[in-house]
Amino acid sequence: MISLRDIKVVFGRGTPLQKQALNGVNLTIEEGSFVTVIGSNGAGKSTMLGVLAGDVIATEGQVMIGSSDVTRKGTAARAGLVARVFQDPLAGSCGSLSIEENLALAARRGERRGLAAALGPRRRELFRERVADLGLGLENRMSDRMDLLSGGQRQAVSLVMATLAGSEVLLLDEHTAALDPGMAEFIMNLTQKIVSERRLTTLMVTHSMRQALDFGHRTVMLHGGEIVLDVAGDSRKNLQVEDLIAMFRKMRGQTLDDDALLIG
Ligand SMILES: Nc1ncnc2c1ncn2[C@@H]1O[C@H](COP(=O)(O)OP(=O)(O)OP(=O)(O)O)[C@@H](O)[C@H]1O
Repeated sequence: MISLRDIKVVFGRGTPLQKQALNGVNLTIEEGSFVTVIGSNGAGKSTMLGVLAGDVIATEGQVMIGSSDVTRKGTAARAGLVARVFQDPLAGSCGSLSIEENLALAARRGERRGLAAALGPRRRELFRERVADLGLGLENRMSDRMDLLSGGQRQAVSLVMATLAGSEVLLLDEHTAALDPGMAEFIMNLTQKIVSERRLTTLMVTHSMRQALDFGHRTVMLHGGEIVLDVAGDSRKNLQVEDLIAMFRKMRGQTLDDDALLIG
């Protein structure tokens, strides 16, 4: 379970550039639940993921992952526990290392968390199998540098890395935004498979209203650093993409030029 209690984040405190990015966010996510996160530019979505990943320390409030209070702990303390896939496919892995070396790094994080026995001596074989399962033919390119892969191939390997690290929490920050529609669909299906097989507690930030409603169990909308919509179950099932767009319009107090961009 994840819990954010009354989280406030102020950047550049006491400077002319001071910005309150989160203003009292309360969110509890059950283990294995998949939450989609939407909101306009600057709403605080990435900051919220940063607070969970530990690269943004909350100015006020409490962050719990499982029974651990991680409020004042940084990224290193979350390594392995929290996996993150970014919009920039190179951000979540090391471009100058091979596919296999990146997988080994992720596995090492898993080993630190006591998952060594699960890998054992057949680790190379296991890496190859996991990569072959993707169906992208990358098992024949295990020694290729990550920065030689296409964006979609890198995102797929990043998702495999999350499984090897034995992460309990998966944070996805617009991870399909830079991909063509076919590859975006492939990555979303892979995401769905990994999340349900491993029962990962997942937060996915997206600008696609279609993705926000089609995937996961619950949708949260941020605006001005606050949660302004939190829907699950039947009330979410009854929501249409058009309803979400209407909410965006109302909050921005202006018309959107291109609804197609939001439908996604
Ligand atoms: N490191 C930082 N220093 C100062 N201000 C920041 C920093 N990071 C974010 N902000 C500000 O905090 C607010 C929230 O930013 P955040 O990146 O969380 O928004 P977002 O909802 O993810 O937006 P987008 O959809 O554009 O990615 C914005 O006004 C942003 O300019």
